[in-house]
Amino acid sequence: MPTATVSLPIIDLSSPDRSSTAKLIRQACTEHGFFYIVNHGLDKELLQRVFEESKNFFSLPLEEKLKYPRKEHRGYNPLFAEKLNPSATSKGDSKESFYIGPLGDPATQNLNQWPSHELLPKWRPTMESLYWKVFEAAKETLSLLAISLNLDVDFFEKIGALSSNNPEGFVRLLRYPGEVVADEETYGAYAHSDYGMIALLMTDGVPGLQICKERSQQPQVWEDVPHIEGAIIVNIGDMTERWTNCVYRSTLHRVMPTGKERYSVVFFLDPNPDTIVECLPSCCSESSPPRFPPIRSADYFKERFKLTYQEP
Ligand SMILES: O=C(O)CCC(=O)C(=O)O
Ligand SMILES: [Fe+2]
Repeated sequence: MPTATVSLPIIDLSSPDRSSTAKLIRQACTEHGFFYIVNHGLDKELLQRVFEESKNFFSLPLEEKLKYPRKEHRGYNPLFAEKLNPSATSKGDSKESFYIGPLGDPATQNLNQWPSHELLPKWRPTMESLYWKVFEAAKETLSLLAISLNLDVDFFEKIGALSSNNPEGFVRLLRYPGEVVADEETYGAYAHSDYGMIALLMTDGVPGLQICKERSQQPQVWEDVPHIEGAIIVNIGDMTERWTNCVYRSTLHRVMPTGKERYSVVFFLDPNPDTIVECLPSCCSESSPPRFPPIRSADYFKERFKLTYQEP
């Protein structure tokens, strides 16, 4: 059966009518857990440079890339190193990636690994610009999300989940090789949900991303998410699903190999590690009690990463 294409709402971040925009976000988050944003402040030239630098890094010889092995969720992950579905018997995801961690905190920013300046002189300034620009877009999206839940616009700042000069934001650069053929065992990225608050996804336009809105329905129905030039794809993560008692959905998604090389860049905005994530009072009632107990964000991530990377 051919895969259907999903039509997701497009949210204009520059619209002055924030309450109408928030309503659209609410609808998008309850129906799909995914939407597009436009007028997000990231210009085309910056994104072009990011994809160019990403390509430059992944084109380096493997032994050079392995000089920056992933530590503390920063650095390089070779092909098949990550297993987004720990229960699957497959060998791992057919992708390589590079993570950049929080840049705002002097105590932890040194954990980041930067490819050699001699080899890639423009890498670091390009990725730093990306980090702060995409964070601004994510912050604006999160404000609208707060409004959409009838919360104060700065709710996430107020509860300590978000800090403007030291966000818990991670950039992940991804490369899916073209030569891997889809079979039952090998995916670009196996079906998963993202763990944090929201994720912003930019791709080079090569298809592959699919979502499954009803994870427990069998057989699962997958829909293609088309690329829209200039738009960023946003999705809800598990922490927001827990805050909203599943009113907003952390939707299952995956990347299918299409026989074509594919590059993407994701920005994960997570709650600050000490944030206690618990059901919002407006999202539960006697007839709909909280589905999850309160959890410290860092504890949730630790548990999930342990499974994804088979960490002790
Ligand atoms: O590359 C993509 O399109 C999606 C990547 C993704 O879902 C992830 O890294 O969590
Ligand atoms: Fe994801």
